[in-house]
Amino acid sequence: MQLHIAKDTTDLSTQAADLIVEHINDTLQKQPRFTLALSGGSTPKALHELLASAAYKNKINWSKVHVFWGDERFVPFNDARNNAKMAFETLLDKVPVLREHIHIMQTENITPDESAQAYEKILHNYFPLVHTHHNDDVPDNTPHTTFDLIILGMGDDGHTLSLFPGKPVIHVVDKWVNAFYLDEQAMYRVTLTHPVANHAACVMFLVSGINKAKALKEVLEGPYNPNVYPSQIIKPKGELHWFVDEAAASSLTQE
Ligand SMILES: O=C1O[C@H](COP(=O)(O)O)[C@@H](O)[C@H](O)[C@H]1O
Repeated sequence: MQLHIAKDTTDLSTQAADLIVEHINDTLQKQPRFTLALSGGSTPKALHELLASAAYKNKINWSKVHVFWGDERFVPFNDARNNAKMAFETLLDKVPVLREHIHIMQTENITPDESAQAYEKILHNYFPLVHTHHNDDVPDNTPHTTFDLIILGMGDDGHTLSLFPGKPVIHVVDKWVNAFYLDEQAMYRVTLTHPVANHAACVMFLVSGINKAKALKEVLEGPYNPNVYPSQIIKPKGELHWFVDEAAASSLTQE
């Protein structure tokens, strides 16, 4: 795990953008396409805007980037809370990514379960399954490798993706994508499950602000208890980077 401590959100976004550019370009030297999963919330907005800026836009071959989401709030696309809407407004409408390479989690004219199943099907077309069998001959649903990069946020309660504290979805392993009703926010959520995140080549967390300091300390330095701090369950096979600003890092002892 690599911890990158930045002065503020601007510095954090610059550090993350530089590593993202490097990672995309290195990967595209070895393979023809790059699969990227975006997060929602407010923290990635500055990163998106930077990647879409004149200074960064041409550093990435967007025609080879395939875009997905780690989770979605099950509200219509035009609702301000929709994670995909935010990404279009801050990034995807401004860079030459191909429309057919963008895979949103559907939230309209579909049930949450159907949306999760449809997304899982899309992922199965991109990422191969491990062909092992359990004793009862049911194919194992474990992914082999998944995304080239997943960008994640962390809420001040320690959630990431839509893996919220105390929710059974944290521990789901037999699905790649799961939908569930989040009582606290009175909305359905659709989310990648942890095995999908943990089979990514690279995961980058972006965390900023003093309101994240306590959860960040618990996640990085506290005892392992993903039921209380779900971000702890993200332990990818590949690289793991935490980009945190000084305010979020202020309670860490290892700062
Ligand atoms: O609800 C969500 O929150 C997390 C964290 O968001 P932030 O505003 O604190 O950055 C986000 O990563 C997730 O995608 C989103 O659905």
